[in-house]
Amino acid sequence: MILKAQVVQLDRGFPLVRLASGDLIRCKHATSLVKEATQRAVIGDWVKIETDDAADKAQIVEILPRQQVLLRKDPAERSMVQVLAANFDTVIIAHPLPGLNIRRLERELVVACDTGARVVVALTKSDLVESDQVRTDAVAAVQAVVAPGIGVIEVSTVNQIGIDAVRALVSTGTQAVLMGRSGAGKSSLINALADQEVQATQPVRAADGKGRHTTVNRTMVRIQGGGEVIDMPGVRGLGLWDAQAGIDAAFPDVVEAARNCRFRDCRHQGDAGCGVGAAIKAGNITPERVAAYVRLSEENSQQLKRNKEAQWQTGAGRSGRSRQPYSRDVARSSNARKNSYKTARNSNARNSNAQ
Ligand SMILES: Nc1nc2c(ncn2[C@@H]2O[C@H](COP(=O)(O)OP(=O)(O)OP(=O)(O)O)[C@@H](O)[C@H]2O)c(=O)[nH]1
Ligand SMILES: [Zn+2]
Repeated sequence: MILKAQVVQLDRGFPLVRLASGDLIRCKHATSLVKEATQRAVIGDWVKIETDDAADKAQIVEILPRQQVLLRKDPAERSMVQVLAANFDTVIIAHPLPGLNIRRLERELVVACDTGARVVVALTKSDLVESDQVRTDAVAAVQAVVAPGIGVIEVSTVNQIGIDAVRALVSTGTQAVLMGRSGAGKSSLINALADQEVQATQPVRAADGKGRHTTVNRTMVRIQGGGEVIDMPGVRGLGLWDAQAGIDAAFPDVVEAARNCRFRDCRHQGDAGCGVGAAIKAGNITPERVAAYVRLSEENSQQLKRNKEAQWQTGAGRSGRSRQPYSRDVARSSNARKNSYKTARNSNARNSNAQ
């Protein structure tokens, strides 16, 4: 029987999926998915599974097109994308208020904005800030890099600050992904949201699943009085992957000012007739912000260039066929497999265990 289900937990290699009935089933990937295309379902993916009473696991036979994807460059590969999560309404960036790292936050914002989902920043461990002055300065520094429309919430799981505000973002029936580096306070926040009752999704007993200890990499957790949050282990590297749309969304003021540049290929670095330079002079944008925009855009285009080179090396670019092994579209819609079967090999999610 073929059923539709959502991936709610990823252990090593064996996704746990939830059926419409609420039942959980441990799955493996159908050979047709992994043989040549190395397609892997990620947390949040909607999939079609084939159940077979005789087999100990159900099989994922198709990964349905992804609506939102959280992407980064695969840290272990020169030209490969890694999908961290799919299909969510909100991205919550957990960033510690003590030890604030603005460069890192800018990057997190770009990656989050690139998903197209609503983005919110949760400034965690607010109780650890040593003085009100430090807090005021830190929050001001954050506000300076956050685009209009992106909420910023101070959170402390120790003082129970901001928990309800975060909960309100994840209303019933919606799903959010919580990203942030290791130790940012993600698990603590999820526990607070779940009010101690973290409903760790337990598998229906599969024949070989009994008593085995697996490292849980990604889990969807139901929060009290609300929807669900995807808890992910901290990601260290956040290399950009085809993220110009995310950069533009994170820096709308720079994009707006750039409309006034005399030349379309203006680099906004002291070029003649630069609208961005004019906006800095007028005090409308800080030079730091423009520098961040330029730096991230440059990184992104370098990566795109590498992807193109890799594409040519594999012959994809020369074949004239519509092979797009490095396109984000393939990551977005694994159905692209149907059109370019082998080529999805390098572009789809691997099981993102690397941190
Ligand atoms: N004082 C204080 N400590 C906190 C708060 N939130 C988390 N911590 C502590 O920070 C440390 C890391 O918190 P975690 O919730 O495990 O962080 P994480 O982001 O889930 O880390 P990874 O699982 O490695 O990705 C733990 O020692 C927590 O007790 C907070 O609001 N206040
Ligand atoms: Zn310019």
